[in-house]
Amino acid sequence: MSIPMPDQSLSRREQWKRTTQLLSTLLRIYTLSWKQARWGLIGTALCRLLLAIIPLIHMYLVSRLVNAVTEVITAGAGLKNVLVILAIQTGLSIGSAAIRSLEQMIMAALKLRIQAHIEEQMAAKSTRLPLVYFDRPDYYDSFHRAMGSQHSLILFDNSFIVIQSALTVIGYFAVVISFHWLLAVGLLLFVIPSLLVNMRLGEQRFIQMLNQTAIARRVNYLYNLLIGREAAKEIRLFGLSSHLIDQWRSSFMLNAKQKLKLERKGITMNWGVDSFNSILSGALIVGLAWLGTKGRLSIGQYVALTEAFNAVNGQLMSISSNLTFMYQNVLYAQGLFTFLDTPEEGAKHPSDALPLSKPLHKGIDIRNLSFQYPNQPFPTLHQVNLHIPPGYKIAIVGDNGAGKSTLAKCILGLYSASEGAVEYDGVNILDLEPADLRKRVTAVFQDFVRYQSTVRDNIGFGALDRLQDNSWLEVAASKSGANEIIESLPEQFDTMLGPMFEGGRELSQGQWQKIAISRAYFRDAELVVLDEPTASMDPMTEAAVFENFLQIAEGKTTLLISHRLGICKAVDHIIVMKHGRIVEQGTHEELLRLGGEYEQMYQVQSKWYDSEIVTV
Ligand SMILES: Nc1ncnc2c1ncn2[C@@H]1O[C@H](COP(=O)(O)OP(=O)(O)OP(=O)(O)O)[C@@H](O)[C@H]1O
Repeated sequence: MSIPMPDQSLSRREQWKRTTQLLSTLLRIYTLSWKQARWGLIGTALCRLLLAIIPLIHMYLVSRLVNAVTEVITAGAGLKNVLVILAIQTGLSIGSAAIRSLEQMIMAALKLRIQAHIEEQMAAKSTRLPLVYFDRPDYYDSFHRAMGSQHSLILFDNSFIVIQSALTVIGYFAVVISFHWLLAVGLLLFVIPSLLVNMRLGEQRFIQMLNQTAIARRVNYLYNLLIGREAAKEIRLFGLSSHLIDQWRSSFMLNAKQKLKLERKGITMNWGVDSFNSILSGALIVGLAWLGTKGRLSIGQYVALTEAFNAVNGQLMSISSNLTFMYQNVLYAQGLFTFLDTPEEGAKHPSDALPLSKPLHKGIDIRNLSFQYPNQPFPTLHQVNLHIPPGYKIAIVGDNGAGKSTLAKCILGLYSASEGAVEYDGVNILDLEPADLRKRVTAVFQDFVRYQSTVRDNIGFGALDRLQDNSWLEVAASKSGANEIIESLPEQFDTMLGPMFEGGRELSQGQWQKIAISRAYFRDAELVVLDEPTASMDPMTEAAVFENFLQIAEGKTTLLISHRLGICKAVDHIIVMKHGRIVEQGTHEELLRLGGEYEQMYQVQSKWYDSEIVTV
């Protein structure tokens, strides 16, 4: 996920490579813009072409006007010519303003369209990337850079300005060169220092952005923590506000100081360039006066050329600043494209995927499965082997951090094995079409999502094709016990949940959990994974949910992760995990007889409840 860094110490060959990389990025930006908004681009290009010609006509008119006024004053000619030229000039100004407005309107629409396209691409890309990316800091750095680079794709505006200004300048040059070639060379000198200085600055800003990404993310994280809901309770309870604000300020200032240093450097360098240009401008005017003394200029021509110099100066500055902007943005766009090009490992093309029999015949096999998180020094799962026959109910128990959830996520195909394999009916999970697999599995995780949306969405997201089917929604809700909550809500399935939007009803943790379980049931999948689904429920509800769960899980393959061992009596098989390995397995009675880890855990829990834990 790294972006090529601009570096002055590159060899010729490397510099050439970098230049071609920049050009291909530029080409990609244009291609993308063309595909998204070709008519808008054509319209803008036409407007810019007209705007490029208008200053030249204006220059010609100024020259004619000054000569006509001179004739009125010196030879007593009538005002007719003067008035006609003035009328044309006024018309030209009105026309030029109208073209500019039209171009702005088209541009506003174009920008929105391209912005929408890029944001959609980024969101879609994030959802396609393997889950493991979300455990990698470099993914967040890359995403952060890409987010900051979204506007870098709107370059066509600047390209058009450059072309428009270049056309105007070429026109002026053609006129100026006919008086003296030195004047044209002088004009050209306006642009070179400014271009070099600003491209260098653009490069340095870009490198700074790359280097500051990690701290900028920390600044955002701390700020969102301070203003968000997630930490609001604890910030107040533990009095964390000043401490977190101090942390935020010091990170913010670290980046701000570096930015300020670079800005100061930029301002000073640009002051130098401006001074050079002022001197050059004076020298050119002297050159014009000299031509006048040689009788090679009329007054009208002198006035028009002086005006042309100022105009050309402005146009060249505009070319320089737009080229600089484009250069800097092409560098930034590389960040965006790097993110969009991130390989989607494990994603199978439907035509390469193997089919999955329905229902499963042999079940699920986990063979020598090891898994290591990218930010962990050691594997979390070691050489796990397990056979899950179809329709079996398996409970996974073990200490905190034993690897239970990780194993479940590997079985669901959310994480790919570092070694070994997960097989569905003998087919490696990596050879299945991900969408096909998803239809066959469902899960409730410990950190389930509370969608700030309607009850319908919160349950219906489990199977979008049945989102509007109230009878299915009712069945799913009654299986988790969420039906009673929903009946008490003002608009039942269409009630907004959560406090973030107007009219939203907040639920308790346990009520949210029931809604999440309904969502998992709503999918009607063959494999159901429940990762501590009842942690926030009261004991009565928990018993009822388990009872329901076992009923509806009849015939389905079920993986249940729970610290409450009472449920284990009712499952077909229990596996006990420790330090990422399966250390014991068997039925409840077998494991009690074994007198190992399971028996110890069970004794500890039995003491707490002083009797049977759960009655199912
Ligand atoms: N996203 C992650 N990135 C890096 N390491 C992780 C991640 N999730 C879990 N781990 C590590 O993997 C180990 C196993 O975690 P896992 O969540 O699978 O355990 P668990 O048995 O489900 O624990 P618990 O009972 O507390 O839910 C832990 O030591 C944890 O530090």
